Amino acid sequence: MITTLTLNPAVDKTSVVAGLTFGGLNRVQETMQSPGGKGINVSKALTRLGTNTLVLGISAGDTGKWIERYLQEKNIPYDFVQGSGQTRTNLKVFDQSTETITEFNESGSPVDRKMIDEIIQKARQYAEQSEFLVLGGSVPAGVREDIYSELISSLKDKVKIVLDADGALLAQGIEASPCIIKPNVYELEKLFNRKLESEEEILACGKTLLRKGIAKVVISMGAAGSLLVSDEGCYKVLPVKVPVKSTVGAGDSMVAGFLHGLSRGRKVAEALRLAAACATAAVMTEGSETFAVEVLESVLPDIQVQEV
Ligand SMILES: Nc1ncnc2c1ncn2[C@@H]1O[C@H](COP(=O)(O)OP(=O)(O)OP(=O)(O)O)[C@@H](O)[C@H]1O
Ligand SMILES: O=P(O)(O)OC[C@@]1(O)O[C@H](CO)[C@@H](O)[C@@H]1O
Repeated sequence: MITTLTLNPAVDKTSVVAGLTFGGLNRVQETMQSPGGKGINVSKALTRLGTNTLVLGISAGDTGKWIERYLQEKNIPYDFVQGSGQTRTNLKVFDQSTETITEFNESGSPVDRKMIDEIIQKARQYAEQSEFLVLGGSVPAGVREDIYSELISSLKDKVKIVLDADGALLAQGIEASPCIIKPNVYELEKLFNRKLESEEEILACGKTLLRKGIAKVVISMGAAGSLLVSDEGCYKVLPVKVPVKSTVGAGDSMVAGFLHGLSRGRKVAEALRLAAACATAAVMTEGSETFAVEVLESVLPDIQVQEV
């Protein structure tokens, strides 16, 4: 089983506009709603791939209940701590003319230490039955920036930990040596506090992270593809040009594909190929809904992985 933890889930509301006008009226052509937050997206994609998963997190108010109903309908098991206020709503605006997404992520209702202790308890409870524990996304107000580092330190002997976070959460988490991380280039630049202009520079950063005890660093580069720096070699995935419907959650689908591959005993290069195929299929899917298996199968032959 692969367990995911989302401390700051969201209802992702995607609005489609023909062309985004700043400071003016935008007529929305279509609106979609889907449960989001990085861990939840990973679990949605894993379920699509046929891998058992469990969603942990904090759910609050009517929006939290809406997410719970969705997970029930999709037969995705979950065990949430009940928070106060409302689970946040994140607005994503897709501009058809440029095929780009503009995101407005709320901060999430504050959470107190008691809720965090409860969630740590749950993570500990499920760790031993899990092959991987995915820690993903931002944290709501009231949660300390060393939360992931705390979780990694206390659970990494029981379960392989995957971290997908940003800023201080990522920086501090890395110090506790998770097994796998999946930064995008922007997150890597923030981590190393400099612009990364070339593949060589990105690979060098990945190798620095490997020396800190991380076994696998999956680096997503948006339309430019992805890189893997790992204890089993370094690989790159060549970019694939596809019609873009939404890039939201592409990185989460990538994590799901990679873990699904590893959990089925695939070599890292093959797991990376599956990861990139899942991400590509996600990009071709509207809103932050996960990909359809037929789309995944149709893109898989186009994914090329090269050793670097
Ligand atoms: N415009 C695009 N065209 C083709 N593939 C894309 C595009 N954007 C993303 N991808 C695919 O999705 C993968 C992950 O994308 P990205 O680097 O944007 O992840 P991310 O920033 O973690 O996303 P998120 O946090 O929204 O999940 C890329 O490595 C690539 O395979
Ligand atoms: O605000 P965070 O927690 O950093 O990111 C949250 C989020 O943007 O990430 C997912 C895509 O990866 C979305 O489902 C969700 O809205």
